Amino acid sequence: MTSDTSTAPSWSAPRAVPVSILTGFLGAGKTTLLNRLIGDPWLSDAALIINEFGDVGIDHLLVERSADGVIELSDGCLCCTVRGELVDTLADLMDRMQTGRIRPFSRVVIETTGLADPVPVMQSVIGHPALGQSYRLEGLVSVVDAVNGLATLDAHEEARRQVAVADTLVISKISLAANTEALRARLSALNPLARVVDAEDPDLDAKSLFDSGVYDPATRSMDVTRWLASESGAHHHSHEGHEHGHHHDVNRHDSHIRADTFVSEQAISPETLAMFLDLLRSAHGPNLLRMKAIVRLSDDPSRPLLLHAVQSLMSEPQRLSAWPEGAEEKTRLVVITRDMPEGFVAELFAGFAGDPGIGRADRAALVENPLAIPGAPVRR
Ligand SMILES: Nc1nc2c(ncn2[C@@H]2O[C@H](COP(=O)(O)OP(=O)(O)OP(=O)(O)O)[C@@H](O)[C@H]2O)c(=O)[nH]1
Repeated sequence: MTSDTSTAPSWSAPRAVPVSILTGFLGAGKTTLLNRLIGDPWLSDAALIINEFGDVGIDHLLVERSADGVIELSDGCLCCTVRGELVDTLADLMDRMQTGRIRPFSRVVIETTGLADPVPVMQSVIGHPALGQSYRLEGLVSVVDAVNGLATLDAHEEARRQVAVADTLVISKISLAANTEALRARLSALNPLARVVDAEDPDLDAKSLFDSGVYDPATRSMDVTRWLASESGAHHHSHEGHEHGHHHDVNRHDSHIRADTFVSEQAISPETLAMFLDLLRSAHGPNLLRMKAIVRLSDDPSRPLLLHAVQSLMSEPQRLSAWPEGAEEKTRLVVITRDMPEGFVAELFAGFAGDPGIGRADRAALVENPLAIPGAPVRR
């Protein structure tokens, strides 16, 4: 593609709507942060675009905002399969606003999947000939987990990219970490220009977080400028003629990573759920990158349970007072694993969700197992 800089849209087209990108690795705390800021008047007329890695979206149900302000891009990763969908969504949003079919929005916030490489997402906004006139990139925010952050940065190129391109780095879960010095040093080495803020800081507001001025790749490190340049053509080429949004291109990230999603109408007992989680974590804890679930429990199916695990860290389960508006009252489980045998989680889940099969672990097999070790803890 050639570009004539004298006629190309400027990065800061005068009336272009600012687009902020919220990224960060799996479970870093993106949705938590967005939820905290969502009531901020500065975001009251923002359009939110939420992308999830997996067939079954959960995050959009959890962002506490009426459905009309939230657009979900699911069934694929924003930087791969649904990148075209993002461009279409942004174009469609602008068209609907200009023709008065939706109330005007003054900014857009995109929450990416935890595995997203933010560079192609940024390219969708700043590199697209038409969109570049209507939107401008303003504020790339990356959330880094104080507990798992260092290990994640060591293990995942996507995580390093998310840090390197950010204007602002938000360190989450500081209250759970022994210290953050080594992490801060690493972040500063990866991105010396980024501002670093604390997710748990009560004074953190949406404007100070997202309004960091027009994104200028020239002020980022050489690496970022190179990624932006190289991604510009590569994605157009590789996705030409493909159908978007049917499968996640997990191989693009890491051939060892897989995302499995499960849905079940069957309500399960709290004890059965506890056993499922124990078994999942004890068998494959370190390979469990991320688990998110909203569970229909048999003791009160109208009040679902929300579960989050990030690597070995399991958050306190949250019992919601009701199902999120518009959500089907079914259990949804998203599990992102590394090097997990194919079908392992599916079979385990099926066993516990009331669909046991030969050779599968299920509740009866564990509770009534004549070979069980006497005295071994069994929760009923
Ligand atoms: N204590 C504490 N917990 C946090 C913080 N941020 C997130 N969490 C917890 O970490 C878990 C993951 O948070 P999410 O906000 O769902 O993370 P995410 O980045 O949206 O996750 P993905 O959508 O899977 O990529 C949840 O259990 C949160 O409650 C924080 O600053 N402090």
